[in-house]
Parts: sequence; structure tokens; C-alpha cells
Amino acid sequence: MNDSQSDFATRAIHHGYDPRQNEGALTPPLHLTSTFVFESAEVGAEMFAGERSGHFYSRISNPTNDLLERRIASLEGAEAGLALASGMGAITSTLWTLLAPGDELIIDKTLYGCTFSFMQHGLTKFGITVTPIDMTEPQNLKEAISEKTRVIYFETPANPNMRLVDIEAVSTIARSYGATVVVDNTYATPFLTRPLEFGADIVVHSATKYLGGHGDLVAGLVVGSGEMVKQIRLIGMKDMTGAVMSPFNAMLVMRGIKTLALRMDRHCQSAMTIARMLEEHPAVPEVYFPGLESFPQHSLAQKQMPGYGGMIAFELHGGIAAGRAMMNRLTMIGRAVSLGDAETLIQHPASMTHSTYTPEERAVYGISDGLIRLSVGLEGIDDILADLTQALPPVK
Ligand SMILES: C/C=C(/N=C/c1c(COP(=O)(O)O)cnc(C)c1O)C(=O)O
Repeated sequence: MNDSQSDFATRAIHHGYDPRQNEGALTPPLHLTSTFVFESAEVGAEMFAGERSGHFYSRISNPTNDLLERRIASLEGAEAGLALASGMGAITSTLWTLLAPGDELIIDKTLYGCTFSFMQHGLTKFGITVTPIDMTEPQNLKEAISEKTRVIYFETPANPNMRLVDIEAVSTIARSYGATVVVDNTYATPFLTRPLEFGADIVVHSATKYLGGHGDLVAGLVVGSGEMVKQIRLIGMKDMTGAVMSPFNAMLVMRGIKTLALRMDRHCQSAMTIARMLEEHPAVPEVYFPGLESFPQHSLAQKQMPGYGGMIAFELHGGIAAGRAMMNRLTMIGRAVSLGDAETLIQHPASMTHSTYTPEERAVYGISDGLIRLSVGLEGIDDILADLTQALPPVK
């Protein structure tokens, strides 16, 4: 962990909270309240009119959520943050706020399955043009972008095949057209990548994953400029989706974030070791991990990610039949969707998280039928290696 990451670790624990302002309590209070009492009818009216700051209903804001929002904004280097019920809540609340009929949304061709489905089968029903491109080549964006383009959206690394997008290059092109760049930073987390530093406008997270980090909640987060986040809170979240995070989950996400630096360090170390083992294994023809020198975008990874994360995608000889047999032989590693947990998890995107893509779409969008996704957890590395090795086809 270098100096800036050390500062990151400190802010992840302390930012925005002073025990001396809270009866000395080491940990922040949990405001399990739906509503707030006004000191007078006039004050209530002023709050609804936006003439007075403060909390008046937990679908709009809550003091516990407020602290999480300020903390994640600090970690991402943003002016403001917003806590939502899920990653999809963060994504949909943001895009419903930014887009209107007649607008164009340009997306990278590889996205989490439900994100892809919301865009291709949801937004398009409301007169929004959705244009998937291979965003790993910024030239493709130059050719696709137009005055109708309002939003550019991508994940880096992308779920599930690990493709990286050059945030700086894409943001430079987008800015010349006045388009807003939204980056889903779930895989990398702000410990490894802070997209706003490369010119992006908004970051969304499934906080269900690495930020919560313990497989015990579903949550989402958005960060960006103060004005942008205010619009997403008051239009997208309050009125259009209602996708509000419970204060209890906000408390759990803040507890997860306290150890994010430590956990990401371990996820990165273990994933690097496992990726190298897989690369050497004769039953594994393809491994996709940004930290491998053989990774096509390894130099971009070095620019954007000082550590390479905990996610690996790979193929087996024998395709999905061999993949399923291998997954079924595992004894410690869990056959489950989601990612970023203490527990190592494995799944088959084509039939699970990305089954919303048609087979034809999967072929175009780089999600092969044989692809397997591994979320490397925090167990002892020898135990993870042992489980994988005994489950992989025997070396002849
Ligand atoms: C089962 C869920 C998986 N993913 C979700 C996800 C979401 C959506 O996040 P909520 O699940 O709504 O918190 C948003 N953005 C990214 C990059 C994601 O991976 C999964 O892949 O295994």
C-alpha cells in the first residue's frame, strides 16, 4: 500500500465522522427513521420548498446514508455521493435522470447482464437510442458519437470478460460533444481506479460487491458533481425509481468500506497468483486477467489500475461441459453469482449473469459459452489453489 493508498485507508475509516460530535460514540449512529419532525409548520414548508436544508423524509435523505455518501465521494474524489438500494437502482436512477426521448446512449458492448437488459429492452421502449460499440478502441467512439449523444456508459474492467476501456481517451472525445461519461467502477473500486481523475463525470457502483464486501447486502452508490448528484437524488431516485438504500445497509456498507484497502490488497495478490496458475495449466487455453503480461490491454491496466483486482475469467478445453464438470467438483469455492465477497465464488456467465443476452448477442459482445468467471476471495491462497487444482481436469 503506497502513501496515497494509506491516506485512502484512513479516509475510508474516518472521513466525515467525529465521535466528539456524537456523544463520543466510536461508530456513527444508525438513524432507523422514515421521517423527521418539523419544529414548526413553516419550517416544514421551507424544507419542501428547498429553502431550508435538512432531512424530512428518508426516501430523499437520511443522516446515516448522508455519511456514507460523503465518505464514498471522498474516496472517489467527487463533490457528492448518493446511496441507493442496489447497483441497478444506482444505474437506472442515473440514466432516467440524464436521458429523454430522442437522446442517444452509447455503451460498451460488454456490460453486466441486467444493465445491458435495462438499456436494450428498457430505455429503448421510451424513445432512447442505445448504440453498443467496442469502446476498447476510442476510434469507434469518434465514429459513433454525434450531437444526439447524451451519455457514454461503460464498465472497466467489464463484467465478465475483463475488457478495459481507456477512461481518459473516451472522456476526451465525449467532452468535445458535451456528452456525460458514466463509469461503472464496481470491479476496480476507488482503491484501484478513480474514473473522475481520468475525466469521467459520474461513477456508479454495485456496493453489493467489493464495497460491502461480505455478501450480506444489496446496495448501490453514485458519485459526481454536487449538482449532478442532486438531480439524480431528487428526480431519478425520489420520483422515478424510489430505489432508496436502507440506513441499516448504509451502516453495513460503511463497515465494509473500512477494510476495503486491506481486502483489495489481498484480492489482488491472490488473483495474481491464481491467474498465473491458470495460465500455466494445460486444460486452460484462455485466461483473462489485467495483471498478466499476456493480457491484450496489460499496458492500459498498468496506467489505470495500480493493482489488477480480484476478478478472473477463463476458458477450459472442452467448453462449457468441461466448465460445468469442473465447477461441480469444487468443494470450498461457491457456485454462485455476485462477486467481491470474502468467499471465493465461481459462475458461468452465459447461462447465469449474462443469460439476458441472446446467444447471437453473446457471440457479438464477447461472452463465449465456455467462459467461466471467478471472484477470488480472502481465504488462504493455498486453500483456493488446492480447490481449483483438484477440480480442474487432471494434467495428463
Ligand atoms: C448478480 C449480480 C452481479 N452483478 C451485478 C452488477 C450490477 C448490479 O448490481 P446489483 O446486483 O443491483 O447490486 C451493476 N454493475 C456491475 C458491474 C455488476 O456486476 C454479478 O455479476 O454477479
